[in-house]
Amino acid sequence: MALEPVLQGQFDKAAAQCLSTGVRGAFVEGCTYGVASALIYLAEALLFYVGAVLMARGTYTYLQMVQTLNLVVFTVTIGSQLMAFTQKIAKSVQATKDLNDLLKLNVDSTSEAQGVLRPRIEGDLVFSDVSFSYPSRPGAPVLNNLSMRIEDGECVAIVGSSGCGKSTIAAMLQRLYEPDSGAISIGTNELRATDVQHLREHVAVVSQNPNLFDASIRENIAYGRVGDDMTEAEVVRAAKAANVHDFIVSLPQGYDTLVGENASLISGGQAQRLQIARALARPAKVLILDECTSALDPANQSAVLDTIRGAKVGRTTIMITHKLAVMQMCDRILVVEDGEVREQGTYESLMERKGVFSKLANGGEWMSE
Ligand SMILES: Nc1ncnc2c1ncn2[C@@H]1O[C@H](COP(=O)(O)OP(=O)(O)OP(=O)(O)O)[C@@H](O)[C@H]1O
Repeated sequence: MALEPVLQGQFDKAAAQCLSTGVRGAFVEGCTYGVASALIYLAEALLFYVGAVLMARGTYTYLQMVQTLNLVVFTVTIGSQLMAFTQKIAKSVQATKDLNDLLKLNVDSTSEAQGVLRPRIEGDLVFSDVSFSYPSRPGAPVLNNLSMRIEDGECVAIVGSSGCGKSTIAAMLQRLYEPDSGAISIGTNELRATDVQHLREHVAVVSQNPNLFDASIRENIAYGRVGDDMTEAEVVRAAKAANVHDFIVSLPQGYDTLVGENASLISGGQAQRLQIARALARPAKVLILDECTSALDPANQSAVLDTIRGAKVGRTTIMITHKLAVMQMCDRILVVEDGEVREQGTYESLMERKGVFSKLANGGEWMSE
């Protein structure tokens, strides 16, 4: 409720801006229309006068005068009507220009355009001396000669204090950014040599925000499969694997139920399990779960964790999390600090070590539930 006055203020400001733009637009349109109409009547009056003078002098016949009058009035009328369209024409010109600019944009970034190999995405996932800083902050390195190996089929948690670079690691695995130095590979294949579409088909990401569309549950699950249509049986198989089939069939419209804008018609836990179903509908060997339980209550979290327990079998799974319960279900925990992996091991071994991990775990930054 404390946000209400702030939001109301923002709304009032936006509405006032709309009003003043609308009033100015209406004034210009009204003036244009007035001038255009006045021009027609002025032209008629002037022509009658000049025509009458010329007829009196015998220069024009009556027929010539009427012909000239019609011609001029017709031209002025068309011109004035076009003037009334000026605003719409200006808007269309700008819209066409914007559309052309959009069409001219490269579909792939320079780095995305590189890499043509479409190998099988399997094997150990290795970061070798990876350093990286965001292009907008070249002086602030996020990863600093970071090296780590995640074995094929292993489930690891990547943890660390807020802002240490966990989501950046996930972004680099999808080639949203390239390392400044060092290399990332899966099996024997370096990511930078891999076709970006192919890579993203095989690296599924479930994020904190339910990235679902305002469409049916079926369409949201099937969206995970690029290039071909999924059969009903495949959609159901993915939903069963994600533990969400029973919930779906309990709805009156089943798989045809619309999830609403921002998945507003279903709970956070159900939305996350649909995201996982979408991920499982793809041939993804690598599953990245980026804070996917952070916004959930304990009941929803436990349902999602049950789903993940099944989903991680046979996949290399990376969990980015602030929750101790999530860390505990992983085979290994990698602790990132100052852009490198500082500690790694099981939850128990790291707690016994009393290093960075145990300090963070006992420091209250992470949630136990
Ligand atoms: N697009 C970006 N441009 C510039 N800097 C960024 C960008 N995204 C993240 N950063 C910065 O990079 C650092 C690492 O961010 P990242 O999101 O990877 O951290 P994180 O460990 O996932 O944090 P959290 O636990 O809070 O989600 C932070 O200092 C952040 O401010």
